[in-house]
Amino acid sequence: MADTAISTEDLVKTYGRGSRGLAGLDLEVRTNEVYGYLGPNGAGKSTTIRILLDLIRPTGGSVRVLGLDPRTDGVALRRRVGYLAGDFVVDGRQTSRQLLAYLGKLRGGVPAARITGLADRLGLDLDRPIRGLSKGNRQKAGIVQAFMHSPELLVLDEPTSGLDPFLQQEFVHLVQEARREGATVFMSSHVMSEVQQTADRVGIIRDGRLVAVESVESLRAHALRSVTLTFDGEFDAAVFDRLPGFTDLSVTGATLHGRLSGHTDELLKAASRYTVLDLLCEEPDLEEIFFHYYALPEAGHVAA
Ligand SMILES: Nc1ncnc2c1ncn2[C@@H]1O[C@H](COP(=O)(O)OP(=O)(O)OP(=O)(O)O)[C@@H](O)[C@H]1O
Repeated sequence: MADTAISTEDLVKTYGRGSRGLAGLDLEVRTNEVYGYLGPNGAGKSTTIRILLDLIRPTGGSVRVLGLDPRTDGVALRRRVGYLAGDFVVDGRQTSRQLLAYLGKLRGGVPAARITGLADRLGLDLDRPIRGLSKGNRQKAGIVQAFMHSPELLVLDEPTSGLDPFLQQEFVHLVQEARREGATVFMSSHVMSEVQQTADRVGIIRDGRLVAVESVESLRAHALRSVTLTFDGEFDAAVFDRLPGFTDLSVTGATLHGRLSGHTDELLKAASRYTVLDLLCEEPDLEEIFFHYYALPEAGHVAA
């Protein structure tokens, strides 16, 4: 199995009148990872995804998906890829069951039990005409069609848009299962919690370029965590003020509050001089980190 599921090199997409979709995108998605593709509105996420599926053609640069060129190997790729468009639109008198059976045939056959199993998990009524479905229910049909043939690669554009939190959680389980079974998942999202729960790495795109690629683990490690220590009486705040990576200190009675980046070792050693009644160290919030990258004036770094 190849190490790379998706790669792009210097990918450029210019729409009419010089409107820039992508401005030299170098992307690498490893086989069997879940890659969260994040960025503000208009950054170029959907443009990237459409090029991967050969729904639009790039102005310049190269693309490989599962070792193939989407421009020439589209038919072969369609069976191996599960795709959910950001604007998944299907209409018509047919029911979801009929549509999914038809799409299943195109992809080489999908057992009916697989379709009903997925529909049950998402609470999709397969026997209602698609025309009358709400946006959320159409999105469920979109998720089922992307996952149903157990593809090697899932490419998902805003997959849970319009779904309630309960269904977002079920979607998280679907992604985790697909990954366990060996699939690679590339998904754009604005829902940080689902990225936090599923992604191995995230790429942050801004103005058509990647401004950061990092593992979720390392983002967490570098993120600021809010720490609250409660002591059994007086303590010397100056001891904590000197600690590297510990900032925004405030003291209320016997309670010390601050923000910590990096590991907790030095903070714990300093605290151990006193009797600690309580320690609260909050999980870093990825959302904060993303805002930090979005706010950067220039392109940041690409690591991991
Ligand atoms: N068909 C089009 N014609 C002209 N410009 C377009 C077209 N599609 C996208 N663009 C422009 O390309 C840029 C990238 O758009 P794209 O839809 O890829 O962003 P996105 O990151 O998916 O945003 P969102 O989060 O809003 O879906 C935007 O400036 C957008 O206006």
